[in-house]
Amino acid sequence: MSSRHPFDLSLTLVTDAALCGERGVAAVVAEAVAGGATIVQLRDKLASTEQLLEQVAELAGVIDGRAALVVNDRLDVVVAARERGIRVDGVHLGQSDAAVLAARDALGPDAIVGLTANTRAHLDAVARLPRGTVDYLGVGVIRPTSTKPDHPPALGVDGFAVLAAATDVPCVAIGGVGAADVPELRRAGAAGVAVVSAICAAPDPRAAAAEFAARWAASAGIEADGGSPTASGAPRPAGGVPRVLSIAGSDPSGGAGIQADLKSIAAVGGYGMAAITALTAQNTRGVRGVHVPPATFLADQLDTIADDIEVDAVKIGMLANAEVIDTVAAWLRRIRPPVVVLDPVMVATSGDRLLDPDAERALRDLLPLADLVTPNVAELAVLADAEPATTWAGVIAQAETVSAGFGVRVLAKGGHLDGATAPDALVDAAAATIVEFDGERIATTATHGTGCSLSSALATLRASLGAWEPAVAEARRWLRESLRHGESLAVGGGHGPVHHFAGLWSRGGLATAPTPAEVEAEWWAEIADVRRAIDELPFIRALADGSLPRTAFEEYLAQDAHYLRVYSRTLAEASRLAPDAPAQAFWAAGAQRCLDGELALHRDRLHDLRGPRDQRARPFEPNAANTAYLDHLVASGSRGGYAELIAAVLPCYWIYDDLGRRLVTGGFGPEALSPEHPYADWLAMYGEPAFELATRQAIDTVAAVASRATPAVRARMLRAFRRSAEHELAFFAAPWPADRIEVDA
Ligand SMILES: Cc1ncc(COP(=O)(O)OP(=O)(O)O)c(N)n1
Ligand SMILES: Cc1nc(C(=O)O)sc1CCOP(=O)(O)O
Ligand SMILES: [Mg+2]
Repeated sequence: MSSRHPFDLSLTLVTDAALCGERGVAAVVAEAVAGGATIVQLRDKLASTEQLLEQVAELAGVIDGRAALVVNDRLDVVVAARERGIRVDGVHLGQSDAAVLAARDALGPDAIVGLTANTRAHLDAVARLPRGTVDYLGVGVIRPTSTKPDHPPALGVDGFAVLAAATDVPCVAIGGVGAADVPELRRAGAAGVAVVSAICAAPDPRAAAAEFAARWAASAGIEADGGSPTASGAPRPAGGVPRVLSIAGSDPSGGAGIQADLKSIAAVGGYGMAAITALTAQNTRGVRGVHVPPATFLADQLDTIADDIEVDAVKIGMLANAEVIDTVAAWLRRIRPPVVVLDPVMVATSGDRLLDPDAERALRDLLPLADLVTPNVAELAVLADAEPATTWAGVIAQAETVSAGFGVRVLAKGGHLDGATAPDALVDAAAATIVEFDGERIATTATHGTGCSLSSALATLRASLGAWEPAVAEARRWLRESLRHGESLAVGGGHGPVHHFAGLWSRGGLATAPTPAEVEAEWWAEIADVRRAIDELPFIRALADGSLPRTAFEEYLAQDAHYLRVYSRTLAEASRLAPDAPAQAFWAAGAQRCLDGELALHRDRLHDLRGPRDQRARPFEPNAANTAYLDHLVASGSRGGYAELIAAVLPCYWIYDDLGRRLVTGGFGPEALSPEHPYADWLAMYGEPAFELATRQAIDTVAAVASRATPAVRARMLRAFRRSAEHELAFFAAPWPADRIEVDA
């Protein structure tokens, strides 16, 4: 049935006049179709028949054949529209609407007839209909949605998957669906998604539709059963799950080599196999030894696989010597696998050449047998007979040389260049094309095996998607997600592995720890209300514009000096508890800096407080806010250990650094910049690069610990952090008691 209809079910826009608002339904439809909506379903429960006919005519004009047009509920309107010569492609009917058999009869075999189904009984009824009666089923709701107040119970993605698996009619997911759900729904067997509010209520319906379309395209090849049928009869990935062979070395630590290849292949939807070229003794810090079994045994492995299994794609990694390379080349010439990706492992991260000259020569002969080579900057330079490129333009130029010289596509990789971005480019000299892929660099130490993982994912995705460009786009998306979560695995003390299954685990409900960057963003957002309240304090406002009375300023400094002395002790405690030497040294340096700061305060600014206690102009007592803050810091360390303690000390760095920089740079108004400002020299301390650097290190250290912590410990850390931020607010407010503290609990 499905192949009869040239309809693409991937994205249905169901219209809603109220949600489209003043823009009007036609304008929203025009934008959504331009963005990639493939079906428009006119749904208007309030319109009269005549009004519906007018709307159908208008939408048919707007759509102009670029998407299919169907009408919800009203078979009679579709029939009448067709009689008036208006192009309308079909109808969507609910369980209580007109019968689908009548619709098929009235509209003929080429029309679209969609039916709502959200129970097994509905599916059983569909199964009893003559084949071809219904083109697709609208299955929902996925989540509760206010768009259809009388909606059936929510199925969730899992419930959807169960129904979709129980019918061979394509299922379109509807109800509470957003663009972020697309990959999961596609994996659950959806032939498409249908949405109302996500597009009709979007500020930019074209962009909203485009996001759905992009996510749909990017998640091609991840369907649960190797590809849901589509009404367009689009080809499934060749033969379902691709069978992918890695010919590479073994990394017993699991981050690179065949171990990484097998994980990558599985993660992106392939069946992985491995023929081992060499055994290494290595971990995340380096390689200690290599053992190369006889090349004849590699030949045995390859032949044994090929004698039994059809290989859809091959990824080639470490090839230890010329004999091994010649063995692989001979096998490729004989078997001719449809996809060959060669990661030319030739240069170690240290810059050392890994292959002897004979092997390098043999590798050059192997290159033309590959469909794609994926050299890093250093390897590309060797292949191009040039010095390593230092610019992205230089990398592209060398990739063009290699592509032309060896007659092979090159994936030029910018990961080893310096810079904020990490671009890649697919360079094909024969086709005279360069397709660039950009993206921000991901700051992580978990980079072990990145090249192996990318090349094996590429081989797999090229086999399932049938084209290089989407394969590279999807492999990059997957690898970037895996890179972002690598550190959370906490494997080894050197460069750890990427988290090959980060996406799958989180989508499957398995906890994937947040990355340090995510912790940082979440925690900063968590104290946004406290930060706003600090900014609004009259004390801070007056400090910024210079109108703060000197008595209040000195009271604040006196409190600060006391605070710093005890805070220094808590940092020393953090140093004592630190699990490694760098963290121990960092917190110890912080403790020293605080003591220096406290001594400087007494020496340079707290004139009234100098001298023996009984001779001071004003006696000093820590105020309640100060004492409470310090009690919290000490308690965090004794109750929660290192993790909670460092979370509790962090706001003192972070809030001061942020606030100080804004005070110095005029973030609170021009007065803060003026040299006449009475506290200008004191404010200037805040802008010191050393403090900024220390703050950065403190955030990174705490975020890394939180990222690796169990969810319970991470939650306790966040509570300690927030509580300290609240104490900061009270601390700032105290010198001027007129201030009122208002923070949402
Ligand atoms: C694609 C799609 N699926 C389901 C529905 C719901 O149709 P129905 O059950 O007839 O409910 P109403 O839309 O009439 O409220 C749909 N419209 N589209
Ligand atoms: C029209 C409709 N039919 C549903 C069903 O389950 O049959 S849910 C629904 C509304 C979906 O709207 P939104 O995308 O804004 O959640
Ligand atoms: Mg209906």
